[in-house]
Amino acid sequence: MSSPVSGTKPDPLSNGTEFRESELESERKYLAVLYRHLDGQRETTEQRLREVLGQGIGGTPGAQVERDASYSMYADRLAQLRSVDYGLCFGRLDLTNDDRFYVGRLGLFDPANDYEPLLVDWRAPAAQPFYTATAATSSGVRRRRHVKMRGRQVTGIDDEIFDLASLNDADISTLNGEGALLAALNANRTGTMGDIVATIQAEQDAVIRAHSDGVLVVQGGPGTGKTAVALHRAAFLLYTHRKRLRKQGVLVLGPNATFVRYIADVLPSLGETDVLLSDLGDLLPGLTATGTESPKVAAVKGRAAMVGVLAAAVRDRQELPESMLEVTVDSYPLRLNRQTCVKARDRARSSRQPHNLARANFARAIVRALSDQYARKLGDKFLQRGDMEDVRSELREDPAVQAAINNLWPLLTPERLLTDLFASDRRLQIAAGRFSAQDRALLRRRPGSPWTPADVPLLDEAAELLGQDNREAERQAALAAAREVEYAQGVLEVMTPADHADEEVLQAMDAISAQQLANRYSSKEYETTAEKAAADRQWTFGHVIVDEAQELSSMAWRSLMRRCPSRSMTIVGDISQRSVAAGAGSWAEVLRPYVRDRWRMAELTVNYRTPDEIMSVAADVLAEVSTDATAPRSVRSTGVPPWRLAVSAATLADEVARAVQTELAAIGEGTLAVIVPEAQVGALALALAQALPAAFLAPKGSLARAAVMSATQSKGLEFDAVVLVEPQSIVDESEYGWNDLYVGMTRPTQRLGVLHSTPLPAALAGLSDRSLEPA
Ligand SMILES: Nc1ncnc2c1ncn2[C@@H]1O[C@H](COP(=O)(O)OP(=O)(O)OP(=O)(O)O)[C@@H](O)[C@H]1O
Repeated sequence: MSSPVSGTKPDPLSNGTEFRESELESERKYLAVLYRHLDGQRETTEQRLREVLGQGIGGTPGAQVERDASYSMYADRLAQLRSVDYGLCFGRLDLTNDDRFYVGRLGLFDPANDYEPLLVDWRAPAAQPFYTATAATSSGVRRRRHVKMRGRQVTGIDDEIFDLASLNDADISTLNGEGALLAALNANRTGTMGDIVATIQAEQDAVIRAHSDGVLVVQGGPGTGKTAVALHRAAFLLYTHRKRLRKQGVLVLGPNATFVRYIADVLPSLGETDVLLSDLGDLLPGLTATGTESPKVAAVKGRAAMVGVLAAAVRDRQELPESMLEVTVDSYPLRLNRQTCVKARDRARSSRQPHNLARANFARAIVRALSDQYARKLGDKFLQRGDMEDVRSELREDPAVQAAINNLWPLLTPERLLTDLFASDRRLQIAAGRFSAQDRALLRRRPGSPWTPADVPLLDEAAELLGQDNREAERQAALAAAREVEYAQGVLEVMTPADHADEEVLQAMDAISAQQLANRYSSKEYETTAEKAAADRQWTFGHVIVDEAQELSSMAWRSLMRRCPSRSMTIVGDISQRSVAAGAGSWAEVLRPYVRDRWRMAELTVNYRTPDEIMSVAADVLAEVSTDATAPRSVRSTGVPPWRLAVSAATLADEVARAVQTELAAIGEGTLAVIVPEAQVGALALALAQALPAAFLAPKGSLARAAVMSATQSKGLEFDAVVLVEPQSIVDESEYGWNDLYVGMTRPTQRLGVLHSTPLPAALAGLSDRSLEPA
C-alpha cells in the first residue's frame, strides 16, 4: 500500500509497554487540565452573557451598540466552546529545540500563567507542521503525536518520529504514523460528513491554508477530500481573516439540498456556525426551487445566451399602443399617440436604469403629455403658475392614467417576467428568436408549476434587469418600525403605573425610551451575518466556496460571480464527474469571462474514500470518460474485490434485495446505497422499501441505513457499500452516462457489487464474477 503519510514503522521486537503506559497517563492528565480550562471558560462566558442579557435596558445608543456587540461576541464564543468538546485535542508536536505544544480544535490559554498557550488552534501558523512535517522536511519537528479520544477520555497515542537519530526503544513503542488516518478512513460512515481536522494531509493542508486572494481552483478525482478541504478552508479563512469575513460572510455552495444536509455538521464541529451553506435552488431569498425537469431543459436554461433572451423579454414588456390610446380623466378623453409613447420609452430606456426604476421616467413623460392636454381642455389660460404641478400630481394618482402606464410599462417581479415569458410562444419567439423552435419548446412552462434550480439564475438575472423599486418596501418598514415603537410605548406605560408616579423612584420610562425598547426587541439586532446574507439577494460575500463546481451552468456562474465582486473564491470540482450538458467543459472556459487567465489551480491526487480494488475498475470507466484523465491513487486497499452478478430482468428487484441484505451484513453498522438508472429509481425504491423496511425506512428525524438513488443524486456522497444496478442503462441514459457510472462506482468506502440483466459494458470486465463463487 502506498500512502502520503510519512513516518517510520514500529520495531516489532521492541517492548516499550511501560513507556507507552506512562505516556498515556501523562496525556490523560494533560487532557484533564485542558477540559478544566474549557469548562472554566464556558462558565465565565455564560456568566458574561447572562450579565449582558440582564443589563439594565436603555442607556445611550452608543452603550446599546456596545452591548449588542458584546452579546454576539459572547454568544459566538459560547457556541464555539460548546462545539469543541468532542476531540478537543488531537495532537502534540515535540520540536527539536525541546519545545512542545498541543494542537486542537481551538486555542486555550492559561490566564494564571501569563496566558501561556495550553492548546494551539489547528488553524494557527504554529500548528501547520502537524500537517506538513515529513521525514524529509520535518520543519523542526521531532515527534508528531496523534492523541485518540473517546468522549473526554484519551484512548491511545500514535507517534511519528522524524529525527530518526534520536529514536530510542521507548519511542518505538508509540510509533504508528498512519494509524490515525487509516482508522478514520476505515470507520463506518454515519450518513453525514465528519471533519478531518486530526488527519489533514500535506497536499490538502496546502490548499486549506492557501492565501485568499483571487480564484483558486481545486481539481481532484473522487474521494480526494475536495469537499472536506473546502469546508476546512472556510474555517481556516474565518480564523485568519475573522474581522473582515465576519462582516462580509462566507458562502459555501453545494450541488443540491441533500448534499448541503450531508455536509452541514462539519463547520459547526469546527466551531464555525456563521457560514451560509446553500445550494443553487435555495440561493434566492423567499424562494425554494423544488421543481425538477429534464437535463435537456436545464441545459437550455443554463446557456449564456439566456442573458440576451431575458434582456429582450424585458424590452418586450415596454410596450407601445398600436396607434392611439385613449385615457379618460374626469370624463375628458385624453389621447396618447404612438409617437408620444415612443419618445417616453426612449427617454426611459436612455436612463440606463433597470426596468422598474426607469418606469418613473416613462411615467413622468406620459403624465406630462396628458397633463398638457388636460390643461388645454380646462383652458390653460385660467391656470396660474404652480397649478400645472397640481394637475400633474392629480393625474399621476388617477386610476385611468395609472392603468395606462401599467399597460405600457408594467412593474414586474422576476417571477412574473419568467412566468409570462415561458407561458407564451409569442413572447418566446420575440425574446428567443435565435433559439431553435425545439429549444424554445423546451423553455415552455405551465404557470404555477414549481420553480427548478435552473430557473434560479434566470430569476436572479431578471431581478438585476428589473431592479427593485424599494420605496414601497421602505415605507412599509418605516410603518412597521413606528408600530413597534407604539407597542413599546404601551409596554412602558404598563410598567410605569400612574399611581406609583413617585419622582424619587426610577421608573422604566426614565431608563429607556420607547424607541430603544423597540430596537432592543427587534430580532434583527441579533441576526448573524449568515442570516442577513441569506435574506438579501444583493449581498456580496467576502469569500465564496463552490463545491461540485463542474455542474454549474453559465447562468449559474453569473449569479455566483455577482455575489463575489472581489473574486476571492475557492472553486472545487472534478471535470470528469460532470453530469450535465450545461456544466463545465474546462475550468479555463468557465472562468475566462470573469477573470481571464488570472486564476490558479491546485490538484488533489490521493483518494481517501474508494479502496484500491474498486478504484482500479473505476479507472477503466474513467478511460471511457476521457483518455486524458488520470484516476486518483487510492490510499488503502481492503482485500475485498468488487463483484458482478448477472440476473434476469424478472427477478432483478428480488436479487437486489438479496444483495442488499448480504452487503448490509458485511458492513455491520455502516450505510449502503443502491445506485440505479434514473428511470428505475421510483420502482426499485418502492420494491426495496417493501422488501426491507428496516433498512430503507427510517423513523422520523433519523437517517435510513440504505437508500435508492440515481448516480447523479449520489454525487458528493459516500456509503460503506454500494449495490449498482444495470450499469449499461446508466451509460445509455444520458450524454454524460460514463461520467455518471464513474461517479456511482466511486461512492463506496468498502464494498461494491454490480447487478445486471443486460450485458455489462466492457469497461467493467475487471469485476469478479460472483456467480462463479461457491455458494
Ligand atoms: N485527510 C483525511 N483524513 C481523514 N479522512 C479524509 C481525509 N481526506 C479525505 N477524507 C475522507 O475521505 C472521504 C472523501 O472526501 P470528500 O467527500 O471530501 O472527497 P471529494 O473529493 O469531495 O469526493 P467526490 O468528488 O467523490 O465527491 C470523506 O469521508 C472524507 O472525510
